Amino acid sequence: MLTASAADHERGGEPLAFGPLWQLAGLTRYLRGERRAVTLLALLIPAGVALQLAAPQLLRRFVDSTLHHGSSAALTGIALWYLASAAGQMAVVVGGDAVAVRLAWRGTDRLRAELVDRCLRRPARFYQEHPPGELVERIDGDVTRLAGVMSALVLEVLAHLALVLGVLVALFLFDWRIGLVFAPFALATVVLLHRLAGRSLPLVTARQRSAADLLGFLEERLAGAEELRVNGATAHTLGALELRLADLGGRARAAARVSVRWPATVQALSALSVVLALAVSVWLHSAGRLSTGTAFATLSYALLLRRPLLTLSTRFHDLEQAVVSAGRVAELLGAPGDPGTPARARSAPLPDGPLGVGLTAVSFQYEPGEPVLRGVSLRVGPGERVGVVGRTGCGKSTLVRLVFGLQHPGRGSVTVGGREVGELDPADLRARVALVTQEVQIFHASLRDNLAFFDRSVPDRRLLAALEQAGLDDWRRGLPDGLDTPLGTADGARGMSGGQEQLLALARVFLRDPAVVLLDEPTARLDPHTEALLEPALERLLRGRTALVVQHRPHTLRQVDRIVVLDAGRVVEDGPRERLAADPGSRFHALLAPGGGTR
Ligand SMILES: Nc1ncnc2c1ncn2[C@@H]1O[C@H](COP(=O)(O)OP(=O)(O)OP(=O)(O)O)[C@@H](O)[C@H]1O
Repeated sequence: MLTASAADHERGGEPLAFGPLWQLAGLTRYLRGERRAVTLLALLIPAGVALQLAAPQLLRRFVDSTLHHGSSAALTGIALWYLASAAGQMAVVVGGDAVAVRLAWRGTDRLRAELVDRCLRRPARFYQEHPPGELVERIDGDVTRLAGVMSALVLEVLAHLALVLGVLVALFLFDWRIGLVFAPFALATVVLLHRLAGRSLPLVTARQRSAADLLGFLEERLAGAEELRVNGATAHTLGALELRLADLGGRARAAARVSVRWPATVQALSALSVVLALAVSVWLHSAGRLSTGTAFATLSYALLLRRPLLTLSTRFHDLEQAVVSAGRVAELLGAPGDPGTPARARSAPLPDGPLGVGLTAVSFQYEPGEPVLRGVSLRVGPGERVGVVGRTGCGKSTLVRLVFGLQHPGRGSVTVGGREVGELDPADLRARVALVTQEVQIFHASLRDNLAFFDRSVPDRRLLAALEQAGLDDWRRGLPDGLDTPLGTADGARGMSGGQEQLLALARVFLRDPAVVLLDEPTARLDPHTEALLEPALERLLRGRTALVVQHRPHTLRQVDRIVVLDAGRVVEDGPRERLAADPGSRFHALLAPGGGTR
């Protein structure tokens, strides 16, 4: 399992432990189920390494046979073996690449699916902290970078490690002194490159964070383009964009300054290895301890040692980005899940029929922040309709979110049908409790899918009945393809007015036929005329159901029997709507006065 390690990446200057590389290696768990391809790779990698190691041995025998006047048949035989080993290497490289790329894409597709699945289970707070643009960059950008190196990881890194070990063994077998010179050299190389990676990774992390921040910013501002333009905030947006671009540019330059040292270091190290091989071979050869063929082979192995280093240096930029991406992906996988699915034991399912709602001494605060609800107690009987009013920021929406299980109380208990909300199966809760807010998400999909949330088993009869109950029957009859008409904002899709969108949200609730309805200012963005059009549908929706209705404009709360007034997170008034409205001394009466709801 990957673990979050962004903090590791942020550690400035000091060389990194192998943590990020392990995270990258941890991604191989997404290759489960690819046994045949993995086995094929497991055979191809050692085969390729063996063929590479064989070539200098053949060279050695060829040179020594030539110098010792070997038969031309023997020389031809060695030459043919050499050609065969070269052809074999080519076949292994091409075949191995094809298998590794396929594996990498299959693995990263699984990773993408898991990331999307995890994101869909996150609480609302997660989406406030991570705008869609940033999530898209992580789910697509980071994972694509990982796919780019996963093949390198599987094929190149493993093959190169085996090659380096094989070369060291072969050199030791030639002469222990050659082996003794190269072993510390190989070790020093690994340590040096590791230190270099340790310096550059925090800088690359910072650059990628800045890039994701820029994407998030662009996504938010482009989504709100209309509002920015109408309210004259375009210039400010451009200014903020300039600051972000400057930040990204600075971080990219800092990362590039360190990254550029890598290829230079590798070139210097590989040149040094060739010089070392030459020096040791000449010395041993002149002392009569090494045949000319073995000296050639030693040089050949030294040149072979350059290959992993040079490949790593050309792939370093990708590898560097991939290590950082692996950290960011791990962060996303490790983010806390939906608090609606705690590990506590689940209670029995909700009983059939009408359900009551209860809050007992509930206190709640967002992190970080002041307490929003302070010791709120409230009983809503089955079938009772309660309006929740109070000034801006007094905690009305928070109360409703607690009943819907989107937040969990710091203290006290919230129950639906007598069961603790936090202990209910979220699917059970969602089936019996519906929340309608002013935000209605219309998907680029058919009316049918928008209504039933892609559940194709719902019969048309029920869909049509829900549309009729919501008052959308006439609108639906006017659609060119009825329930199959595409909705949304894309080309060819049917656009909807704000009022129609809200009615569609109500139709979704009619379809589910819940016992409890939570309305959080569903009409707040509508003009009074459109709001009036919605009223009959709202009235039908609340009939016979338990309801909590949050309303900023208390005079529109005609459907409720009882009013609860909140002030600074406390219940300060609770009574029948008619009585409170008629009582000039009541808080509700004061809120009904012109401007009272917004003071
Ligand atoms: N996700 C959040 N993170 C931190 N603080 C929050 C969050 N949501 C709301 N708050 C704060 O909690 C307090 C209560 O917010 P809430 O939305 O419940 O009030 P409200 O009575 O519904 O307000 P309004 O009538 O304006 O919709 C406010 O001070 C708000 O700033």
